[in-house]
Amino acid sequence: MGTMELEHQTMETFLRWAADIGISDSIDSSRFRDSCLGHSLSVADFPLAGGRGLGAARELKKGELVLKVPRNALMTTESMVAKDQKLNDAVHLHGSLSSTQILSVCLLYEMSKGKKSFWYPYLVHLPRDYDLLATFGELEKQALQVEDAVWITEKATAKCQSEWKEAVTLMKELYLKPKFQSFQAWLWASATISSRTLHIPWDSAGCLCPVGDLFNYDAPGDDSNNSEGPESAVQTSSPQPISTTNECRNNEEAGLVVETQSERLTDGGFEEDANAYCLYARRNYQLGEQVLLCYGTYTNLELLEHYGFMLEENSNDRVFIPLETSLYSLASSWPKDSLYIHQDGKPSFALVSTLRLWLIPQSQRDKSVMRLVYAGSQISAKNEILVMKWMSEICGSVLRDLPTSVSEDTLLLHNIDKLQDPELPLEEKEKEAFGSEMRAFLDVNRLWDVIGFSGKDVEFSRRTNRMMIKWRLSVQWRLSYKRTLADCISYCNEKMNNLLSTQR
Ligand SMILES: C[S@@+](CC[C@H](N)C(=O)[O-])C[C@H]1O[C@@H](n2cnc3c(N)ncnc32)[C@H](O)[C@@H]1O
Repeated sequence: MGTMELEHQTMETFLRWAADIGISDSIDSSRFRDSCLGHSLSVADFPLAGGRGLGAARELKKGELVLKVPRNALMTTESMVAKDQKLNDAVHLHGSLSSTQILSVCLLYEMSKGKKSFWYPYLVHLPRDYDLLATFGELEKQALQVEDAVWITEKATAKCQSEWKEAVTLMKELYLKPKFQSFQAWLWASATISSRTLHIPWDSAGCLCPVGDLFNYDAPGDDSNNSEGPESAVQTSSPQPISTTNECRNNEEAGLVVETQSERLTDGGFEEDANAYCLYARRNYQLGEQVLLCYGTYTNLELLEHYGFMLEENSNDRVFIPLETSLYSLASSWPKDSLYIHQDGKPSFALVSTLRLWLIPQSQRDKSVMRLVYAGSQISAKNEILVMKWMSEICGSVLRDLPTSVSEDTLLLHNIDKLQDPELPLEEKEKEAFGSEMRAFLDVNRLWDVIGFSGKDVEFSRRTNRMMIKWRLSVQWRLSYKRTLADCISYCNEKMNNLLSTQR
């Protein structure tokens, strides 16, 4: 049997198992069903928006219940230890580990049981690989270029490493096979938890929610006035039967869940009365459209860190630029994280306000000036011109200090796409023009001999494919960062020119 058929068949088994334990996409779950889906939702592939996901099986109205997952189906530390005395005893001896560490150990322990695990039909459908920042190697990390982003990546890996070390004793006590005790396995478990858990009130680590974790992400706020129509479809494509082709695997491989997500999760939650996790449609959906869940408000870097993907258009994205210390100290009314540039290039309200104040001589910072600043108004045309000029210059200098330009990154992305697509042979000319980064990637993966021959079946190793996906994400992220800075420069220059012309 091919992998696609196998995947299809095990998916059916999984959905039948889910129905048996009471998971349902219909209010009437009592009638006999051989799948937990089909009434409101169905599993489908959405190549442009998250890969495997859930599509509307009929027209759905905003606020409708679309999925109910009873408490006993949820995978939590509590439910896992309740089924296993040995696990229960061992876990209780390790109270100093965090609830997320405990959940990771329980997940690995459950995985090690194989078919004997109660959740086996669910576990076989978890992604094998993830693209969260913590899993980035040196090349992918350096490809982010921006210092802050590199630092966050290092921090994420280091955190994972130290949490793993702390948990090793418990894993040893459980006699986990070496494979499940390894750092690789730990990375997998933490990425699973980070990108797939939902909030529950009784455990801050959250729960793994079979079927409920198949919803892909939609940024909050993007659904306010677009309850219908194709623009609202957030790049949905018509559903296709799920398969395990490479691109589908790749798409489903990122992610992580943070504890705060749940507070903002408006489209579902655990309900005591129903003793189940209940998920609702956050807007109207047409038949076949992908039904999305809002995990929270994330910048693209945060999405990469916790979920392993980013959104080309993300109204919550924020670009931070290095600012002088004297500016930060002046900005006591505005927290540091409020001084940023929106993805479309507009500097944040707090950033503009702070700069207005910072660029006015101290002797002139009287009450009337302060009133204007706090009201968010321009102090004077002269000051406003200085603000715009300063912003434009700093963005320019950040851009100049980065190793590659917007156009170089655009070309690199294009070349990575060509490399990933065996249908698109690379011309000799293009190979000769490869930049140093592409060359380094090809060197590390020993690919010079295999690329670019049309007709030749190029099969990259799994390791190469994994690295390429993460590397592409890094390039995509830094390109978006640079575009925002470039847009900020245009925005500021235009403002400045308008001000100059009215002054004349
Ligand atoms: C809770 S799972 C959703 C189901 C997942 N696609 C699967 O096949 O198991 C979260 C993961 O799905 C992917 N994902 C969700 N929304 C996405 C989106 N809008 N764009 C790209 N990937 C997305 C990311 O890999 C994320 O970590």
